[in-house]
Amino acid sequence: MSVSKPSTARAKLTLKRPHRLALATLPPRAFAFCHTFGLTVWIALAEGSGWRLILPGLLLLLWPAVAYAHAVLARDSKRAEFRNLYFDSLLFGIWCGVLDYYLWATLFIGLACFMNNMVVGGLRRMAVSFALFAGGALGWGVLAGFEFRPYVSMGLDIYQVSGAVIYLLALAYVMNGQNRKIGRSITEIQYQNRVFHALLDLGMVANRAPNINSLLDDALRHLHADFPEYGFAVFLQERQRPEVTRYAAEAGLRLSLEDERRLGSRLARLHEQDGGTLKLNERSDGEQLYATSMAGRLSLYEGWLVVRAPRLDAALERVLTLFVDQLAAATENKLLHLALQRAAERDGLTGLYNRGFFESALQQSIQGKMQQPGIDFAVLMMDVDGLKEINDQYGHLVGDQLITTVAERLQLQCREGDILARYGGDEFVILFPSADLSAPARVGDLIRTHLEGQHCVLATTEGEGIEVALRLSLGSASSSEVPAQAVLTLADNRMYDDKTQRRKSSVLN
Ligand SMILES: Nc1nc2c(ncn2[C@@H]2O[C@H](COP(=O)(O)OP(=O)(O)OP(=O)(O)O)[C@@H](O)[C@H]2O)c(=O)[nH]1
Repeated sequence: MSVSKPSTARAKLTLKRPHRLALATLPPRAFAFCHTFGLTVWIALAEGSGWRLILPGLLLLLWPAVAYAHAVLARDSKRAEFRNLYFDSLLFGIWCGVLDYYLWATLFIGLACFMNNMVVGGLRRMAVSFALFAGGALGWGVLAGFEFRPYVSMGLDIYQVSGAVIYLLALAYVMNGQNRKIGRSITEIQYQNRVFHALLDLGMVANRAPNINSLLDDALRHLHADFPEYGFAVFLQERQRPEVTRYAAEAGLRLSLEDERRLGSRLARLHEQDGGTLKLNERSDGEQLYATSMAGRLSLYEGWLVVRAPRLDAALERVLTLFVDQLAAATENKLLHLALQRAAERDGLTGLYNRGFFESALQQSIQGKMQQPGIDFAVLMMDVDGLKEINDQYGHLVGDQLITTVAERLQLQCREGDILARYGGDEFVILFPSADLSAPARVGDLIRTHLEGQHCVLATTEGEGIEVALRLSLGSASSSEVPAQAVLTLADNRMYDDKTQRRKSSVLN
C-alpha cells in the first residue's frame, strides 16, 4: 500500500489552530467593533455627516477578522494576540477622537481596553494600553483638530450602556469558559502527576524487592496508595500450564482465597487473547473488574493486571498499559537478576550455597569477630565416606545421587541463618555466623543420630536400586578457641582426624 504525501501547495494552506487567547478574544472583539460601528452610524445619522463617517467606520468591521488572521498566521500566535490587544487600544483611542470624544463611548471603550490588557499582562500592559489609547485619541485631535461633543442623545446613551453591559457579560462568559478549561487542565495534570509518581514508585520497589512475591505485593500496595479509588491484583501464570498461578498479589480488591482461585482460572482461560484490556465481570458493589494482559512481555509467564474501577475510560486504559509495561519489565528483570544470583551463589548439583558464597560469608564473620570480639562464629566440616568406591563401582551418576541425598538430609538439620554449602567434591560445610562451638556440637549430634548409618536407595543406570549406608566424617571449630582466620583450618584438621579414627576403627572391626 502506498501512502501519498500531501502536495506542498496543500500543506501551505493548512492553517494551524491559533493560541487559545486569540480564540477567546474573537467573539468579544467582534461584538465590540460591531457595536462601535453601530454607534458610528447612529452619530452619523444624528449629525447628518452621512457616509463621511460611515465609510471609514466600515473599516472597524474588518479589524476582528484581520486580528484573528494575524494570530493564525503568526509563528507565535500568543504574542500576535498580545499585539492585537495593543492595537485594539490604539484603534479605539483614534475612533473615540473621530467620534468627538462622546463621553460614554470614550469611558467604556477605554475601560474595556485597559481591562483586557490588565487581565492578560498585569499593570505594565495596562499602562501601555492606556498610553496607546490616550495617544490615539489625542493624536487624532492634533491631526484633525479637537472637537468635543460629550453628549449626543438619551437614546445613544442607552445604546452605549446596553452594549457595555452585554460586552461585560460576554467577557465574563468567556472567562468562565477559560476557568473551566484551566480547572480541567489542573485535574489532568494532577492525574498525570499521580501516574508519574506511581511509575517512579514501581521502579523503586522493583530495585528493593528481594523476590518476586514482595515485588508484586509492594508494587500493588504503592499503586493502590497512589490510586485509592481503584483496586488492583496481579496474576502470573505458567505459560505452558496457565491453570498454575505461580505468583499472585492484590491491593484494595479484598479477594477471598476462593475469589482469587476463581479469578485465576478465569484468566487462565483468557490467555490466548492478545494484549489490551478486557472487561471481566460486574461486582456486587456496582464496580467492574478489568484485566490487562502482559502478553509477550514476560518470557516464562502469562501475566495479568486486574483493576477494579467504576468504568474503563481512555485515560484509565492508557494508564493500565503503562503500569503493565512497567510491572512486566520489573518482574522480568527481577527474575533474571534472581536467576543470575542463584547461578553465582549456588552449587549446580545440590542447590546448596557454593564454595565462593561460603568463603565470602566466612570472611564477613572473620571481620565481624575482629570488630566485635564478643560475637563468635563456628564452622562444621563434613566429608562423605566411600564416595570414590560408589563412583568406581556404579558410576558417577550414582555418586551424584549420594551427594544430593546427603545434601538434602543435611539441610533438614540446619536452622535458618546457618549457611550450608557444598565445599568441594564430597565435602560439605556449615557456617554458624553468630554462634560458638555449641552450635556445631548440636548439629554434629543430630547428624550422628539421624544420618550416620541410615540407608538410602540409589538407582543405577541399569534401573536397579542399590542400598547404601550414609557415613560422614565431621570436624568443627569456633572463633572462641582459635584466632578467626584459623577456624576453618582447625575444623578441617579435626575432620581429617575423625576420618582417620573412623578408618582405624573400621579396620579393627
Ligand atoms: N559422582 C561424583 N563424584 C565426585 C564429584 N566430585 C568429586 N567426586 C569424587 O569424589 C571422590 C572424592 O575422593 P575421596 O575424598 O577419596 O572420596 P572417598 O571415597 O569418600 O574417600 P574418603 O573421603 O577418604 O572416605 C573422587 O572419586 C571424586 O572423583 C561429583 O560431583 N560427583
